[in-house]
Amino acid sequence: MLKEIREEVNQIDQELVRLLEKRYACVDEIVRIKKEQHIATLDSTREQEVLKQVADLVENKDYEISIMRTFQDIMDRSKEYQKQNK
Ligand SMILES: O=C(O)C(=O)C[C@]1(C(=O)O)C=C[C@@H](O)C=C1
Repeated sequence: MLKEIREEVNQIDQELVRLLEKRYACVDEIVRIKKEQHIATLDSTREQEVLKQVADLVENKDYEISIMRTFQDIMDRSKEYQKQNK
């Protein structure tokens, strides 16, 4: 039982890694454009937009706060990555 659910979690994690890599590839492009146009890494308005979209997409409201925090973490790591790579 536990083993089966963990196998399902492993599958989901594989998809998440693939999607996160795709997201970071987009962030690489954002870094390039921001560098070229001298735009700051932080864009709070965009972050609010991302979080609003996430909140609208979450179907089970029990998960909402946790998922929104996860996305804030993703963007925090993205900013960290952007600063290291600009
Ligand atoms: O869209 C941008 O401008 C980004 O830099 C990407 C991103 C993100 O990871 O979603 C990261 C930092 C910004 O504060 C906003 C959003």
